[in-house]
Amino acid sequence: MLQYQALNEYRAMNYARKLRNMFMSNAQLDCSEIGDGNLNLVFRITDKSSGKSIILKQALPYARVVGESWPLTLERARIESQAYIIQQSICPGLVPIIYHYDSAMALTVMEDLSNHLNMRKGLVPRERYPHFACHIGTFLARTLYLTSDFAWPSQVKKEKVVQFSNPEMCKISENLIFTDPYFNSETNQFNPLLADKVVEIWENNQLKLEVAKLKEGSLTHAQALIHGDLHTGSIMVTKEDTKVIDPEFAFYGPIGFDIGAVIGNLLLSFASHEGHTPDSQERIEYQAYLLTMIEQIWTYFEKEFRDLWEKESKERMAVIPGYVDHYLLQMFEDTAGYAGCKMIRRIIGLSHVWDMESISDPSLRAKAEKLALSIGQKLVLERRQVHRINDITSRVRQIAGWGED
Ligand SMILES: Nc1ncnc2c1ncn2[C@@H]1O[C@H](COP(=O)(O)OP(=O)(O)O)[C@@H](O)[C@H]1O
Ligand SMILES: CSC[C@H]1O[C@H](OP(=O)(O)O)[C@H](O)[C@@H]1O
Repeated sequence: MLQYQALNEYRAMNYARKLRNMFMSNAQLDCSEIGDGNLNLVFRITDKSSGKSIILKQALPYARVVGESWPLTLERARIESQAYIIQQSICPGLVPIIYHYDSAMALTVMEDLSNHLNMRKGLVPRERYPHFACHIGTFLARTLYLTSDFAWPSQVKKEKVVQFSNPEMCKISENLIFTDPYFNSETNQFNPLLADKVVEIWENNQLKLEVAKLKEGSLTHAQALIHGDLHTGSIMVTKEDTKVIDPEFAFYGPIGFDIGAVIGNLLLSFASHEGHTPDSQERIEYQAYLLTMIEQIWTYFEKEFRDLWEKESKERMAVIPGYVDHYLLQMFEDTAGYAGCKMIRRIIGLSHVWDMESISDPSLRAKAEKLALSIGQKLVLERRQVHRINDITSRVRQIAGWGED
C-alpha cells in the first residue's frame, strides 16, 4: 500500500493519471490547487482534450491555515468520505458523487462542481437561489431523520455512533464555537472596534450559562449523523442546483446543530449587508429575501421531517400522540441556540467569514458585526421563547430596527 505523501499539483496529476476508469491514456491533464478552506488541499484535474474533470481532496496532517504547529488527524478524510457515501444514499443529487477513497493518502476523489459557486461568495453580491430553501430543507430532514434512532434499529445506530466518533474534529468545534469566544483566549480574533461589546459578552454570565448548556448538548446529544460544519461555505450552488460539501466534522450530535448552522450563517449574511450597502432599498430587499429564505427552509424541513416520521419510523413509540411535536419543539429551540452560537463565534473567535471580511471599511464592518452579535445573543438567550420560525425572523427584524416586536 502507498505511504501517505502530501500532494502538490504535479503529484496530484500523476495520481489522477493512475486512477482506474477516470481518464484515457492519451489524456492531456492539467491541475490546479483550488482549496480556500481552513484545513485541506483541493486539486482540480482537467483533461484538456475531453474536458472531463475531477476533484481530489486530500487531508494534510495539520491544519492548512495554521501550518504544522497545529497537527490534525488524517482520520477526518475517512469520516468525510464515509459521511458523503451515507448522504449520497439518502439524498442523491445533493452532494457530489464520490468516485474513490484512498485511506493511506487520506484522499477522496469526487465530482467536480466547478460550475457551482461557493454559496457564501454568492450571498455577498446579493445573488438569489430560488430552489435553495427546498433543497437544503430536504437535505436536512432526510440526512437527520434517516440516520436517527427513528429510522435505524437502535443497535445499528449505536454502531454508527462508533463509526463516526470524530473526537479531534469535535474538539475543534467545542473550543472554537462554545468556549474560546467567551474568554480572552489566544485564538480569538476580532475587530478592535468591537472591544467593548466583546468584553460585555465575556462578562455576561447569563449568556455564558446558556452557551454552556448548548455545548453540553453538542457533547452528549447523539440524535443523528450531523454534517457538523454546515455553514454557507460548505454549500455549492447554481440558480438551479445545491450541493453540500465538506462533511469532515460529521459526528452523532444534536439535529439543531446543523439547522442552526445554516440559519446562523444566513443571518451572518443578513447582518453583513448592513455594512456592504448601508443605505439602500436593495439592501433591505435582499435582507428581507434572506429572512423569507430562512422561513422557507424551516417550513420545508418540518414538512419533510413530519412525513418521514409518519411513513418511515421504526421506533414504536413514534406513534404516541404529541411525540413528534415535542421532538420538533426541542429541536427548534436547539436550532435557535446553535444559530446564535455560530454567529457569535464567527465575529469573536478564530476563522471569520467572507460575508464580513469583504467589508473593507472597519467601522462599517463593526456595524454589521455588532448586529450579528446582537442577533446571536438574542437567539441563545431567548431560544426557549421561540416556537415557530417567525418568532426568530420577527426578532431579527426588531433588532435590525424594522419596527417589529
Ligand atoms: N467537489 C468540488 N468541486 C469543486 N470545487 C470544490 C469541490 N470541493 C471543494 N471545492 C472547492 O474547494 C474549496 C474548499 O473545499 P472544502 O471541502 O470546504 O475544504 P476544507 O475542508 O479545507 O474547508 C471549496 O470552497 C470549493 O471552492
Ligand atoms: C482552523 S479550523 C476553523 C474552522 O475551519 C473549519 O471550516 P472549513 O473546513 O469550512 O474551512 C471549521 O468551521 C472550523 O471551525
